[in-house]
Parts: sequence; C-alpha cells; structure tokens
Amino acid sequence: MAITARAEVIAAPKISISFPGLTKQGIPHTDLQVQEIVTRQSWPNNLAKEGGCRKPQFHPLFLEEAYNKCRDICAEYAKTFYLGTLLMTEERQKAIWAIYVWCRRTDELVDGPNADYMNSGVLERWEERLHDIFDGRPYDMLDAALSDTVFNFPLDIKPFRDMIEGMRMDTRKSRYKNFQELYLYCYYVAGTVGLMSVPVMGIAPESSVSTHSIYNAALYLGIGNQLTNILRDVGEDASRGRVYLPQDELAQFGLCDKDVLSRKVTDEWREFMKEQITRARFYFNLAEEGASQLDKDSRWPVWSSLLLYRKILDAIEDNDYDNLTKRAYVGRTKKLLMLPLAYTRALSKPGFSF
Ligand SMILES: CC(C)=CCC/C(C)=C/CC/C(C)=C/CC/C(C)=C/[C@@H]1[C@@H](COP(=O)(O)OP(=O)(O)O)[C@]1(C)CC/C=C(\C)CC/C=C(\C)CCC=C(C)C
Ligand SMILES: Nc1ncnc2c1ncn2[C@@H]1O[C@H](COP(=O)(O)OP(=O)(O)OP(=O)(O)O)[C@@H](O)[C@H]1O
Ligand SMILES: [Mn+2]
Repeated sequence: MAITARAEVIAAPKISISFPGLTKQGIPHTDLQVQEIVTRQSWPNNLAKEGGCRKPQFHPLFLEEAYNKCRDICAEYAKTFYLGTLLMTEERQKAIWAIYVWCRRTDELVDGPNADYMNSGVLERWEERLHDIFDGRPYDMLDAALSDTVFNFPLDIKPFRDMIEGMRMDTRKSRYKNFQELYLYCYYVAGTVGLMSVPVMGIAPESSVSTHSIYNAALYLGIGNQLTNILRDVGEDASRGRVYLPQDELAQFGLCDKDVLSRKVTDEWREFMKEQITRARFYFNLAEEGASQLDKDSRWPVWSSLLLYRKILDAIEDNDYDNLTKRAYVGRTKKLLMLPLAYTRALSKPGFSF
C-alpha cells in the first residue's frame, strides 16, 4: 500500500517556484519543488518521503515531550504567533511550533548570546544536522520534533537550507548596495518561513488559484515582515554595525551610513522612510490574496500576524519616522483589537481573483 501511494507522489506534477518580484533583475530562481497534489491533500502519516527513508519511530512519550518543549519556546519567544497557532488543528500547531523552534535556533546562531562563537564551521554543522533531521536521524529532542514533522507534512528542505544561507550572508555582509541585494537577504531569512509554512497550513480545498501563486504570497508575507522588522530596528541594528537599507536609495535622498549611525531624524530621513514603508506595504498587500486561499483553520493566525506586523509600520509613522532612537510599538489594546478583525478576514472564502 505504501509503495502504491509513494508512486503516486512521485507522479505528482512538480512546479518550480520562481523568485517573485525581482526575477527580471537577475536574481536566480529558488528552485523549490512543490508537489501540487500532496500540498493540497494531507501527507499520509505512514508513508516514506520520496527518495528518502521511512518515518522515524520515536516513543510517543518522547515525541510528546519534544513537541511540548517546542510549544513552550514558541509561547515564550513569540506570543502572537503562539496565540495564532492555538486556533489550528493539533497536528498543524505541533508542526508550526517545531518549525518555529528550528528557525529561532537558526537565527540565534548569529543573533543570540553565543553569536561571538559563530564561524562557518558552526553553520556547516547546523546544515549537517538539518540533513539528518530530514533523513530521520535527529541530533537532539528539538530536532526530533522537526524530524517527525517533516515526515508528517510535505516539507521541502530547500527553504530550510536557504535560511541557513541567509545566516551565512548576515555574518559576511553588513551593507546592501541596492534593493535587489536586500531582497535576497529578506528571502533567505523570512521568505523561507512562508514557504515552510504553506505545506503545514494547507490550501483550502475550494481554492482554485494555482499553488504557485499561494507560495508566492507566502513568500511575500515573509518579505513584508522582514522589511518591517528592518525598519523597526534600524537604530538597534546600527549599534551592531549593520545597515539593512539599500545604499543607493539612501544616496538618492542625500543620505549615507553616517546619517544612520548619527541617529538624527531629518526631513530627508522622513522622506526616505516614507518610500521604504510604502514598499513594505506593497508586499503585505500582495500577501493578502494568498492568505484567503489557505485552509480555513489556518487563515486566522496568518491574518493576525499580517495585521500585527502591518501595524508596526503605522507605529513608525506615529513616531514621526523616528526609528533611529525609538522602537515602534503596537500597544496591547491595539493588538487585541486586531484579533476580531483578523477573524472576520479569515471567514472570507477563497476568491478567484488571481
Ligand atoms: C502563524 C504564523 C505566522 C506562523 C509562522 C511561525 C514561524 C515558523 C515563525 C518563524 C520565525 C523565525 C524565528 C524566523 C527566523 C528569522 C527571523 C528572526 C525572521 C523574522 C521574524 C520575526 O521574528 P522576531 O521579530 O521575533 O525576530 P527578532 O526578535 O527581530 O530576532 C521575521 C520578521 C520573519 C517572519 C516571517 C514569517 C512569520 C512568514 C510568514 C508567512 C507565512 C506564515 C505564510 C502565510 C501564507 C500565506 C499564503 C500568506
Ligand atoms: N506590540 C508590538 N509592537 C511592535 N512589534 C511587536 C509587538 N508585539 C510583537 N511585535 C513584533 O512582532 C513580531 C512577532 O510577534 P511576537 O509573537 O514575537 O511578539 P512578542 O515578541 O512575543 O511580543 P509580546 O511579548 O509583546 O507579545 C516580533 O518581531 C515582535 O517583536
Ligand atoms: Mn518575538
């Protein structure tokens, strides 16, 4: 039985996800292979992955503890994401917690307390561990949760590897010549999260748009989130010697690194920021269409994270574009008010508009 179903999976049409937004300007395609059929149906639990090994057999109590740990980490580090996951089915929430924890740990390698010990060997070892996770040979308990997840859902290793590549980029590079370079970084560290999430969140059975366009929307949400994150944290990043802003666009507004590092909010800075905020909103708007195509239980968490992140841009405007000395903050009340709005949006049926 497993063999028949496996052959079916191999026969599923594959599509290649392009690098949306900037392909014309020469950014290579991500080459992510998405299996249209398995993305739309749930991945059968008892099957081996294509070309891979059989699902690893962990003791149920061990797995339960592993997922509980992932849940606790997600709840502690990302209250908003966590709240969103509570609305998902149990299988899906466990998977998102496991993915969250892997992403968080990957990010911590370069941003966390042990970042001083960071070198290319550390990332190589982390990538080896990633392959082991996908081969069903996890190194530790948190890896085991992800190992179980990748055998429960049709996850592709490519976005995971790309996120590690993003961390490599971050250790080598602290300036971005133009938006094309910055976009690539945003894809690596955040667009990838969108691509990892879709196979878990699932696509609404009644959706008639292409799987391709839904993955693109997920990628755009990651880009919008990361651009927003960058705009919120300009001052903080500058104190770490990093400027995640397109240098050519700074120059167009008569600005340079020195202006960022000196933290003076001038009219030129405000004008520059207005453009950057417009661009981040552009990506959120693109993502919106895809959010409505997700499986109905996954729409609310996605809408709430989209609306929350977008509000951070409003908060930067409310601070009169001072993101050099202040951190834009969305108050608790505003956050809570967003939840019913997200819920209403989540109720809307998948459209047929694109
Ligand atoms: C419910 C939900 C939104 C689930 C996704 C949860 C998940 C797996 C998150 C991983 C986040 C993470 C730790 C990424 C590592 C790299 C990183 C730090 C990226 C930044 C995230 C914000 O984290 P934070 O601000 O806490 O980080 P710092 O404190 O600044 O270090 C990012 C800005 C990226 C986040 C990107 C996403 C959550 C992608 C969202 C897209 C989807 C869930 C796809 C939705 C599908 C469609 C069709 C729209
Ligand atoms: N009130 C807020 N204002 C601005 N940004 C926020 C706010 N709450 C969360 N964020 C940011 O949104 C992103 C995802 O939210 P996350 O779930 O991590 O929230 P959090 O860091 O746990 O915040 P909180 O503890 O306030 O709930 C993070 O980048 C976080 O910094
Ligand atoms: Mn957080």
